[in-house]
Amino acid sequence: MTNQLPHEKGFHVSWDQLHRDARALAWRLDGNGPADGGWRAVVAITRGGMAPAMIVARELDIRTVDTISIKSYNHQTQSKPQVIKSPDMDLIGDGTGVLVVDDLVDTGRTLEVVRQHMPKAHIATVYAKPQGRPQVDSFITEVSQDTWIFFPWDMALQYVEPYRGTD
Ligand SMILES: O=P(O)(O)OC[C@H]1O[C@H](OP(=O)(O)OP(=O)(O)O)[C@H](O)[C@@H]1O
Ligand SMILES: O=c1[nH]c(=O)c2nc[nH]c2[nH]1
Ligand SMILES: [Mg+2]
Repeated sequence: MTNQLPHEKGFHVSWDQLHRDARALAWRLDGNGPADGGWRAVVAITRGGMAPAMIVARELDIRTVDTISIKSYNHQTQSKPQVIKSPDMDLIGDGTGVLVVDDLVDTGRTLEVVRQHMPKAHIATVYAKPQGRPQVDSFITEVSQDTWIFFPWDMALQYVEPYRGTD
């Protein structure tokens, strides 16, 4: 069950918070692309990177958006990352001027695979855990390694008992 945490803590992110944090990431990246040409494409790491990548691409007015599909988790259990779909490598080249966006870096294993594919790309995540930080070039918020981040697409609004209970 996804709500029975092997992690000590949970960090629950609303759509509103994700939107703010992805925008903050875009603003941090603005103007930081290569001097000759700036950012020329965004690559979203599916699936979690798609919503942040859309927000970043919108803020930075980048119309060329591709995806790389890497699967490494089944719920909270990690396995060897597998590339299920690559981006158009004629477009990407060595990755210069390409912004790769994901929702978070945890162990960094997903991004290791991405770096092998696009060694010169700039890798940006909205959230980062300490173990994965060396793999990421830009991020917005760090959480501790024993925190599980819950994204808005994995949650729903539901009734919560009052703190003092009911009669
Ligand atoms: O740094 P790591 O330990 O490799 O973990 C981070 C990755 O794990 C999650 O993706 P997941 O494989 O669960 O697929 P999803 O994006 O389709 O949910 C998350 O979206 C990152 O892409
Ligand atoms: O939704 C998620 N939250 C996390 O903290 C995490 N770490 C790896 N993969 C993850 N997926
Ligand atoms: Mg992912």
